[in-house]
Parts: sequence; C-alpha cells; structure tokens
Amino acid sequence: MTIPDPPIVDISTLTFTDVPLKPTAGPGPYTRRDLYEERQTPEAGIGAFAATSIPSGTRIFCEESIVMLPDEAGHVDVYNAVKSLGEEKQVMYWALAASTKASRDVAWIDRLRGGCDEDISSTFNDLVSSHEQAWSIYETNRFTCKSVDGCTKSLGIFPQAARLNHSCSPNVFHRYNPVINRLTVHALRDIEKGEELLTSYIDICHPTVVRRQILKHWGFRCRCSACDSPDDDEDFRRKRIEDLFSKINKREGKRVKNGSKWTDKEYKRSLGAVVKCIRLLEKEGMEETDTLGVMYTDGVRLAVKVGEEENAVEWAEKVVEIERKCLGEDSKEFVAAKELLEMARGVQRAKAEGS
Ligand SMILES: C[S@@+](CC[C@H](N)C(=O)[O-])C[C@H]1O[C@@H](n2cnc3c(N)ncnc32)[C@H](O)[C@@H]1O
Repeated sequence: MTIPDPPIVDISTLTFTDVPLKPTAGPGPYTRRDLYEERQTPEAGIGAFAATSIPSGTRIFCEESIVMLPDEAGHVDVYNAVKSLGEEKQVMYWALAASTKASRDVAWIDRLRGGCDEDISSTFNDLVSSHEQAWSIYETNRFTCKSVDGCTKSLGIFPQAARLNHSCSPNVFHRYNPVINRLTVHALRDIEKGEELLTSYIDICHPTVVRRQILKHWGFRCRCSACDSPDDDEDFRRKRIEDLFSKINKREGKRVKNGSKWTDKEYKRSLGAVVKCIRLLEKEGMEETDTLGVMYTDGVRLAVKVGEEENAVEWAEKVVEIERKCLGEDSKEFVAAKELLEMARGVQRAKAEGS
C-alpha cells in the first residue's frame, strides 16, 4: 500500500484560524512520514521508530480515523463499520494487532443469529469469528475521542497511531483534537534517531501494581523503566502524585459544591498541595498536559487568589508551553492556556497599577 507523501506544513507557523475545521480527504496535511518508520520489535509486535532526531514538541504526525463509533458500540456495530470501509482501509484495519481476549458477554451472538437468513447456518461460525476478530482489533487499538465541549465520547481507530507501543514513561503524547478532527502525536522530549516512539495507553500516575492490572487489557506486561525500576522511590512518588491529585480535586469539588467562601488559609493549603505535586511530577519527568499542565493550571488559579501574581504569571507561561508541546497551537487547550496567561498578566498589571 503506497500513500503519496503529502506536502509538509510547518505546524509551528499555523495559527488557530489557519486550521481547517472540516476533515479533508487523504492522510491530512500535517502528516510527517519522514520522521519515523514502522518496524518489527523483538517482543512487542510492530512499533514506530524515529527515523531522525526529533526535537521536543514536534508534531510527529496527525491523522484522521478510519472508524469512529460511539462509546457504547458493540461487536456488530464494529464489524458493520469495518465492512463499510473502502478496500484499502479494510486492508489497513484487518492488518492491525488483535491482543484482547474474547468478551464474556455473548448476547450479541444471539442477536446476530436473529438478524441472519436461515441459509447462513453453514457459515455462521465463520461470521462469528470475523466479528470477534474485528472486535479484538477495535479493543486493542481504539483511542478515546472527545467532542470540543468534552461531553461526547467516541472511540476511533487511527492506523498510524495504532502502531505505537506503550510505556509508562512515554516519549510521545497522543490526543484526539476535535478542532481539526485528527489524532495528534507530539514528541514529549528530544528523541534520538532510532529510539522507539512510545505513548501511554493509561493514566501514568497510578503505582506499578495498578498500571499492571490495567495493562492486562492489552495482554502484555510492561517492561518500561518505570515498571522495571529497582528504585522503590519512583513508585512511592507516583502513589503520592495520585494521592495529591485526588486530594486537590476533592477539596476543589467540595468548595464548588458547597459554594463556600474559602479563607486565604484554605486557598494556601490547596496551593501547598499543588506545589508539592508539581515538584514530584517534575522529578518523575511527567510533563504532560494531563499531569504537569493540570497542576500548573490549578496553581495559577490558586496563586491569583492568594495574591502571588508573579508565580501565577510564571506558571501560566509554563501551561502555554506544555499545551504547545503536547497538543499544538491548534488545540483548544492551547487557546485556553493563552487566556489563562492573559488573565494572570491582567491581575498582575491591575495590582501594579493599584499599588
Ligand atoms: C496498539 S497496539 C501497538 C502496536 C502493535 N505492537 C502492533 O504490532 O501493531 C497494542 C499491542 O501492542 C503490544 N504492545 C504494546 N506495548 C507493548 C509493550 N510495552 N510491551 C509488549 N507489548 C506491547 C501488545 O500486544 C498490545 O496489545
């Protein structure tokens, strides 16, 4: 299967309004097939490897889905969606890895039988096997896709991103960007030529034992540096990070729910937890939008409340850089980060003028 090389666009020069809001045909204008190649790994099937050195923040590729279904889609929906694809995309789909076990819920088989003509009985088992294969591929390779308002969740298959293997200390970050209707993959740090591009399939704040349990879905035991680290401190830090996330969210949830007015002391308590969490995340090299980005954002809001405008501006600048690095300037998160920075600068200006 040969896909013609698309024109290369320097994503860093794009502004929000340059970005096409509607999906375009073909592999998409931002796909950089020169940056990486797919090849067999010794133990993890096919993987993606840097074909050249890739600087941190580079958009390595972005792509449209070939299948996108609502969260609640079942075996029959998936099979029908695959069968309705053109031939080239069907070939791409059936070539993807299938690692998940057959589901215990078999009620769909009765529904399938009920919807079939009588004379299909001789080939019914084959039809069931094809549905199971389509489902296993879907379960192994699906990515979560949230709408712009975040309210609707779908699951999509993206054949290039589907070749990315997992690490709990990833060097790339993936996210579906609803503004451009594509999944984007960015370098989280400088990547050397020949390094495997590894993303995380799960929330990496969990401690090893929990990550292992969740990764069973994909049928492998992770051997990344975080999982195989002889350093117990690393696991302790991740557990602590998870606890701090939960503590900060609970406190904020309670404040919003009760509509309570917090005293300066209460804001400072939350800010203290945020600062601790930021330190741990940086120590762990966890610098994604969902980890460090979230904490710095919380930090900005709390710093403004307690009159630490200088910190607020400095942290908001970090949020802008994190969103640029992980998601790009065409993401709604980047736009929100710029607004956060404007807000923090505005508060700082107002204070300077008032004093
Ligand atoms: C989304 S696919 C990734 C691409 C896949 N290696 C392939 O050949 O197409 C997910 C599957 O890749 C394998 N895999 C991913 N990360 C792995 C890892 N760190 N170690 C071992 N196997 C891994 C598992 O079989 C998993 O179910």
